[in-house]
Amino acid sequence: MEKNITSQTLLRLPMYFNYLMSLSSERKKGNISATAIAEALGLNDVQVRKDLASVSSGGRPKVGYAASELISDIGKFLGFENHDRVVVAGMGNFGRAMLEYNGFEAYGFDIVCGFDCNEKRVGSSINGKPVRHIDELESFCTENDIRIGIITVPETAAQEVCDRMAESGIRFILNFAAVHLNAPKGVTVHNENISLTLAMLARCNAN
Ligand SMILES: NC(=O)c1ccc[n+]([C@@H]2O[C@H](COP(=O)([O-])OP(=O)(O)OC[C@H]3O[C@@H](n4cnc5c(N)ncnc54)[C@H](O)[C@@H]3O)[C@@H](O)[C@H]2O)c1
Repeated sequence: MEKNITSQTLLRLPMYFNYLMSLSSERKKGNISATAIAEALGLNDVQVRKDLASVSSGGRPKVGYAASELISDIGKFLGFENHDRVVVAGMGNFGRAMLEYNGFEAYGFDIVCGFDCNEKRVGSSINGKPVRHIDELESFCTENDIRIGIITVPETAAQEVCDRMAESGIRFILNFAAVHLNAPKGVTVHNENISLTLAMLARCNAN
């Protein structure tokens, strides 16, 4: 069923997933048609029907899909059900918000621990998740086989934390500090510079 999937379908699947996840819990218990999804997202319904049929066999004529089953099928296809454990370094305003947010789980990411160097923050817990000293990063990541780290420390500390994450076995880093990071081979860094994104957005020509 999945073998003929095109890259365009692959790009649309997260949109369907996001839309279905945004439905109320009542609607998630019911059925939903490809036409309704197409209308909500402003897409061609033939295309949507084809996309969904390539990842789920649950569609019934005139009934549509059981919404929860469709969420599960798309999530499984996109790998959201293979949970990855994630750590966050920097438990200030931004880092704490990451630990408070429970929405990553639906996408297959569990933030399991925060790290900081400030003794006042170390030993606390946020949303049931512990905050440990940054010196424990390596042992924690090794013991728990952590592959993904998020950097929410000030710019001046970001490179040092990036180095420590790489030494701890982390292979994917999402960096929110507005600074370029040098990572060793085998470690992928994605920079999420919100200010830059806003500046680009504000300078886009609206159409
Ligand atoms: N707050 C936002 O909305 C926002 C938005 C976009 C980007 N950012 C970026 O995210 C980063 C964090 O922002 P913030 O507002 O949470 O800052 P913050 O000052 O509130 O928190 C930073 C935290 O990092 C900790 N820290 C400093 N050096 C460390 C180290 N070597 N190891 C471990 N922890 C260390 C500090 O003790 C502090 O708890 C910054 O680089 C900022 O530019 C923040």
